[in-house]
Amino acid sequence: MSHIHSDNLLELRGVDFGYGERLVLKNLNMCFKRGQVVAVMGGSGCGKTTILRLIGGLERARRGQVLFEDTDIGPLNSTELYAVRRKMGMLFQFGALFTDMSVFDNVAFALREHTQLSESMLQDLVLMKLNAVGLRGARDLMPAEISGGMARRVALARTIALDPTLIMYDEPFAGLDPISLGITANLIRTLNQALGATSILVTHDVPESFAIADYVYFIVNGALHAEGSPQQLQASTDPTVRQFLDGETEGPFSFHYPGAPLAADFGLMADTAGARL
Ligand SMILES: Nc1ncnc2c1ncn2[C@@H]1O[C@H](COP(=O)(O)OP(=O)(O)OP(=O)(O)O)[C@@H](O)[C@H]1O
Repeated sequence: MSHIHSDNLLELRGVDFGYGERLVLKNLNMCFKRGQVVAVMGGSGCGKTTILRLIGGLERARRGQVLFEDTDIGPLNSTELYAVRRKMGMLFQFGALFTDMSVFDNVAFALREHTQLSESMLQDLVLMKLNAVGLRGARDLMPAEISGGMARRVALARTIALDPTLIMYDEPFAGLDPISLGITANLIRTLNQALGATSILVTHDVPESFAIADYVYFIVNGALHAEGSPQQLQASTDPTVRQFLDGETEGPFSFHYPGAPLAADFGLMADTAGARL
């Protein structure tokens, strides 16, 4: 058993991970302090979701350790993983609800699956969770009858149903209108506090995550590029960090997936240009 600092709920130590030949995460060292909201940011495809999959034990590190409360997630068998995962809540990207179940039953699902609670206790707990996301009154509605922002909040209530110690959010703001986005961001902060949990927020939404995060990791191509409080990153002069924060299209970050130059695809490279133009 490896010991992690008592301030931390979770640590990644020297983690490498790849799909096939391709290394997707490189030598990641990250600490997630108890009680904090930590944002993991970076461009599309840089490996953010993969980090969550490693923490949840859905993938195993090729090198290094993922330590959750002193337990190394990597070597766990499926029974042990199941026990650890009970302490983790995961709100998946576009976290879909069961469309044939009411709002109430969607939230009750995990409780019915994982506990032996009586129906009346279950009822109280579900209503408490729905109340926490402001949707107690919507308990009998079906997913098709609620807005996208409300659905996201139901998914949130479902994620916290088992009082997780760690809550992971994969792009929780994707596709939300500005009002729902603000509500969701506030909820993430409030719920973290109310549950005494630690939250990981995977996102590329700068203003919302900077408003609620205590600490930010900035990943570029699967490696840690910068880290610090939102204020520290906001003051960064690093060109890649600046490009990301300021939303510039030109800069060290490539907008294009690597490929042949545009001119080559259009048959306009220097060696052929003379003949064609
Ligand atoms: N099952 C898989 N098999 C092979 N490659 C994969 C697989 N899943 C992801 N990848 C690749 O791994 C890299 C990291 O993916 P990941 O989903 O972690 O990125 P991300 O930062 O979360 O991106 P986004 O913000 O677009 O969701 C990407 O280049 C992706 O193409």
